[in-house]
Amino acid sequence: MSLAATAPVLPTPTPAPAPGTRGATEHGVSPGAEPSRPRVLSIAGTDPTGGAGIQADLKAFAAHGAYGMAVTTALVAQNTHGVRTVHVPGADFLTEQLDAVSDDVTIDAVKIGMVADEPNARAIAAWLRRVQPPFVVLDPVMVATSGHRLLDEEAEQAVRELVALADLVTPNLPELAVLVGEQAATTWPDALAQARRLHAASGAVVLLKGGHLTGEESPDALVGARGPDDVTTFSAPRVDTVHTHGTGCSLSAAVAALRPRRDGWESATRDAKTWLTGALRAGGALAVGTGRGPVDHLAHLPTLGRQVFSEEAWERIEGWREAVESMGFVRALADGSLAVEDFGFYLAQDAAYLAEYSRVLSRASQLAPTPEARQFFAGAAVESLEVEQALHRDWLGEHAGMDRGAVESVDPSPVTAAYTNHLHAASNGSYAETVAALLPCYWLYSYIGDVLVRRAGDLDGHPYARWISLYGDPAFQEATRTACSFADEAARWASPAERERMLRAFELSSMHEYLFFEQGLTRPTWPEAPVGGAEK
Ligand SMILES: Nc1ncnc2c1ncn2[C@@H]1O[C@H](COP(=O)(O)OP(=O)(O)O)[C@@H](O)[C@H]1O
Ligand SMILES: Cc1ncc(COP(=O)(O)O)c(N)n1
Repeated sequence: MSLAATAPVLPTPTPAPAPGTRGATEHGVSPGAEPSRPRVLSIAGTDPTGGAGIQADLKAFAAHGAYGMAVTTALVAQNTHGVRTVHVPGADFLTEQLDAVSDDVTIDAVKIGMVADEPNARAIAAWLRRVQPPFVVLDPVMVATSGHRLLDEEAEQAVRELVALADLVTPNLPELAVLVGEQAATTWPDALAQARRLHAASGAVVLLKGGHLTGEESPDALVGARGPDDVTTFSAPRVDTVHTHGTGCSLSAAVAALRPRRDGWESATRDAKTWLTGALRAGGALAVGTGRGPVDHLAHLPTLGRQVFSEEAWERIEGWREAVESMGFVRALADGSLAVEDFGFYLAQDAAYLAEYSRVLSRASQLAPTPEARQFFAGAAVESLEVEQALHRDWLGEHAGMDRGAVESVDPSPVTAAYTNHLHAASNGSYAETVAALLPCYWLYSYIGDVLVRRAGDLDGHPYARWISLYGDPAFQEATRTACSFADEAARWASPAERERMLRAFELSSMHEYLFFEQGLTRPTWPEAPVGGAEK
């Protein structure tokens, strides 16, 4: 069958809308300015279980940062096992929905899915000719993977005519066969040859989908994107899953959402395909339905909507928090009974710790994704060397007779070294892990500051008054809140595995904080090297 013979001649473009109607007065955008997101319309059927049709399209649009709109061709009672009933409200009502959108909203791209019947197909064709959206993607949905028809047989010809009005058509192998009026291809080269024939006959670029083939790969190919003989193949590993419900809908919707911001179909398809492979991998974990479940459209945003990182982290260290609060060192510091030598040991170790902590803060600044975070961590690195260490030096000079050189050459104890080694190890990972590891030093100190201020009461004449008020300083509390907000921001984009690494780094730093306080009373030293040569 020659499609050229059946393809309608493209009509002349409709004139621009009159002032006061669509496009002329869109809210919030000054004339000529780009809207913040592409406005993309799905014309398709429904899937109440949310895996295919309009519901899948809207999710795929949102996943790609587009503003989604939807016009319903058919209401479909279906689930992950298959289609039960189809109700078609009719072509007149379809046209009313389409006009309601296009009379008001500028449409940047359209994705057409299930058309259902011939009157619907004709109504969509007439609307496309009138409105002429800039990008039209047609997924020629005919039969659901469950085997149920989603398009009347008589409507096949009308869908062929829609192909000629589309810029991109995305058939699977059986749909391609119907569109060219041939037997379904069973090999990839045969399918490509059919796709070339469809492109030649219709003028539409063809995105051929290879999901119905078998083999290690699930290839797709763009045919005719840059010329009649141009074929670009996109390979992806075949995901071993039964949860492929709605993959075709989701792919075509993603391409439609991306296309207005890309210079061609190739870049939009490449990114959509990569995203879909991730969505397929994550589909099973959704646990939606007992049949062929949907893909996870939001697989790339795994932690959005989860508990705020700092809240979860704080809950995880409840045990360490309570232990720090009730430990002998902190109690003695609060009531002023702490021996000067114990506090001196602790402070000298703290100076050694701060020298390394400052290096890890610099590393966080280097890795930070925003200027604000870079500045915060760089400032904190300087502060911990200059300001805090100076306070340590003053106290140690006055009470322990240590000069600057002596403070700067303090050997880190095994406890101090274990803590700073942990921080350095975390800073060999991602920015998110580094910030999570740095956080307890801020947070537990300001927390203990509060506890100390409350417990010590009137600080007049208290031997550690200066230190206690330093821990409780509002500026320090503010810095803690800022560090928390950077950790939360980093966690928002972390994968589940990376978030778990962040939590672990936070937990370990909290444990090291406990041990660090404790060493004020235990004063751990490195063991002497065993004497060699002794007979066993
Ligand atoms: N098991 C799978 N692993 C990876 N990609 C797949 C898998 N099944 C389908 N796909 C991809 O999903 C998209 C839809 O393909 P296909 O199943 O051929 O279309 P439809 O859903 O319209 O029947 C294509 O990009 C295809 O390559
Ligand atoms: C409304 C609607 N549109 C399209 C499909 C095809 O999806 P699949 O082939 O994955 O079943 C569907 N099942 N329902």
